[in-house]
Amino acid sequence: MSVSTREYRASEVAGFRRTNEAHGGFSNMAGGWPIVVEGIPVRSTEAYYQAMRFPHLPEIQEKILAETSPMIAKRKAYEFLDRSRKDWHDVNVAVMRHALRLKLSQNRARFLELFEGAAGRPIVEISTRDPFWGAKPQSDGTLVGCNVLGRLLMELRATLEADPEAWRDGVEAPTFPNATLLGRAVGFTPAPDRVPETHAQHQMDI
Ligand SMILES: Nc1nc(O)c(N)c(N[C@@H]2O[C@H](COP(=O)(O)O)[C@@H](O)[C@H]2O)n1
Repeated sequence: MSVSTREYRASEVAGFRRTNEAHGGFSNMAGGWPIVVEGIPVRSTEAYYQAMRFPHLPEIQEKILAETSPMIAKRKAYEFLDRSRKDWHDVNVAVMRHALRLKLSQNRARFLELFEGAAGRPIVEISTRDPFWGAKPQSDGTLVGCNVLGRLLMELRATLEADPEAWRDGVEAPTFPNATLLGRAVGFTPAPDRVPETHAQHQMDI
């Protein structure tokens, strides 16, 4: 994805700013969208994304994953920002893409409802502070920014429109290097109803 600036008409988008408003489930800050990666329960895509800054520091990943709120998980990661992997800005969009696929695959019915609620409209994270992941409201009624999170969500939607079975069985291994969570290399992640019996038992033991 080329990270270029986009302009949207605010009145025409499925925009999300707060998690408790319409389309708020698209936000990584929304609670109640857990995932499991390599048998490790992760409370939010935000926690997974932020943890992936530190594949070389599992003790920091552990602290991030221990936080119960996505926002606090981000704040915890920011305490160690200067120890982020050196290639973070080369891989962070790929990390987010992987996180969103996991969120969809493991919360499929509810995620499809979110897409239904946004049907036919551009999906935009509205942010007054962050024109990279979102787009900023302007006085002329437009939203301007790279909207990378919204565009990744639209990419997911387009793939599902072309192939409704996409990620039904699970999510392919990440394309970015050093995809390691608590010392476990992240590989193919099966959807919850496709987890082999032995793995399911392991997840319950954690
Ligand atoms: N601090 C903050 N508050 C919010 O309400 C937000 N929606 C965000 N943005 C989200 O933060 C993630 C990106 O983190 P980095 O800036 O790359 O560390 C991503 O989920 C954005 O949607 N931030």
